[in-house]
Amino acid sequence: MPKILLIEDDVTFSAMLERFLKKNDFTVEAVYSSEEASKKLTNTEYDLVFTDLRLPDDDGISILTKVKEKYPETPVILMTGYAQVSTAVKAMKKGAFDYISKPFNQDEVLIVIQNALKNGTAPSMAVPTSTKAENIATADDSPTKTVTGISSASSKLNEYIKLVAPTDMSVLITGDSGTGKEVVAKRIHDNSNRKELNFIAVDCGAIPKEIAASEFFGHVKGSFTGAVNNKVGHFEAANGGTIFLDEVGNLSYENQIQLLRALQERKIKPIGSNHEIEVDIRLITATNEDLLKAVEKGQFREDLYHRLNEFSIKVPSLHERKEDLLLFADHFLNMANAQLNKNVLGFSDEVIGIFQQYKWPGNLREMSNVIKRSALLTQGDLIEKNVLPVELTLPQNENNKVKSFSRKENERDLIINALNEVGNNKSKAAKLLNITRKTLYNKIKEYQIDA
Ligand SMILES: Nc1ncnc2c1ncn2[C@@H]1O[C@H](COP(=O)(O)OP(=O)(O)OP(=O)(O)O)[C@@H](O)[C@H]1O
Repeated sequence: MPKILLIEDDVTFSAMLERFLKKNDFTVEAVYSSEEASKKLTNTEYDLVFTDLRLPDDDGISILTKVKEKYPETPVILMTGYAQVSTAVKAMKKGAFDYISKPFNQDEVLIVIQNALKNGTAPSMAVPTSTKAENIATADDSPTKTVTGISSASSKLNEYIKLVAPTDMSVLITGDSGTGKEVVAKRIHDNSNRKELNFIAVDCGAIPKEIAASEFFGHVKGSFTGAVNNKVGHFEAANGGTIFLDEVGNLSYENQIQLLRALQERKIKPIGSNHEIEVDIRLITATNEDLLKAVEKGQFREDLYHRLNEFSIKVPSLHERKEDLLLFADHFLNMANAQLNKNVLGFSDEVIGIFQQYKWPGNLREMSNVIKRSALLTQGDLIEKNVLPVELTLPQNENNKVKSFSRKENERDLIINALNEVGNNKSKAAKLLNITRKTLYNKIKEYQIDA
């Protein structure tokens, strides 16, 4: 049984951690001060030292130094509050195996400890936070690493995913742009009985209505001009697995009828073919529009709406997931480091404060972009304020004026201004507004903007 020295002055928290670790087959000796820890370390070698960064009589860094002097092979993990992250990063440089930010959940602790025991002393400094955000993904997650979060909004989301995943129910995922709807769809698939078969994601916003039927159901060679080869449609490709229709509100009325028929009959017929193909698919759809409103206006078929909405999940906006914010930030920094071949260790305290104040109208996609860009511009160890995009550092009121994109009443004006500013270039306008081009096109249509 691996032996852990736990150093934490919050007695209740320490007792809770101790109980949990013992339950998971670790031997734990708990002490509440640096002095007690030093005594223990004089005679005993531990497999791992797990210490709070801030202790009443000293700090975790000096404990780390002591451990490293006497037992260089023993991994040390630090527990920190968010405001102490930059200190923790310094500790990593002195040989700490990893740090874990409070509050953390049980899965996270176990993963960090197991990694430390498996890998021994500090790994290369290349991705020092790797055990943090990514590993918060619980066992039910997909191989593409995702953050499952610790906020109550995330817990609810995770619970819904867990409940609905093993069923065959159709799921309608709603949520603002960039909140992670596709990631949720993939998690449902990865936790379903269909996980060994295909997950086919189709962006309905990007398919012209004239070719939608051929995209969905396939066609045979020569069935229309341009059909130069047989084509397998998305439904057939997803057979046995899951089909994810993103931006489902964008389907034309005719395409909606075709989709409904395929779902009801569980059969499809490629264009130009005489043969029906039986399909067994799980359907997941997503939208950032109000589909019920579209139903009321007669733009979306009510029968199809009910067929899609056997279960609905709303993905929370980033500002509703405050406690997850830094977990996501760490995760995106890890991704950026890997993609850009950089070695940025973390964020300055000032940047953390800015991240916590900012409203993140473009949600996770915006955060991912901001961090990637900032990591690219960073020369030192930490991302500092001077590399952040200007809108993040504006006072919140100013900021709202520029970017309160989520407020419906301003959206039309914001879009028109943005388009004017960039000479009607849709890609640039979308970037300026921090939304995808796809969303921009939808909004242009919705507000009947002449662009
Ligand atoms: N739980 C998560 N953990 C890590 N990264 C995530 C998570 N959820 C979303 N992301 C990342 O955030 C970005 C946006 O996610 P996604 O494309 O799923 O959002 P969306 O809501 O489908 O967007 P849109 O409304 O524009 O279709 C992607 O880069 C994705 O990888």
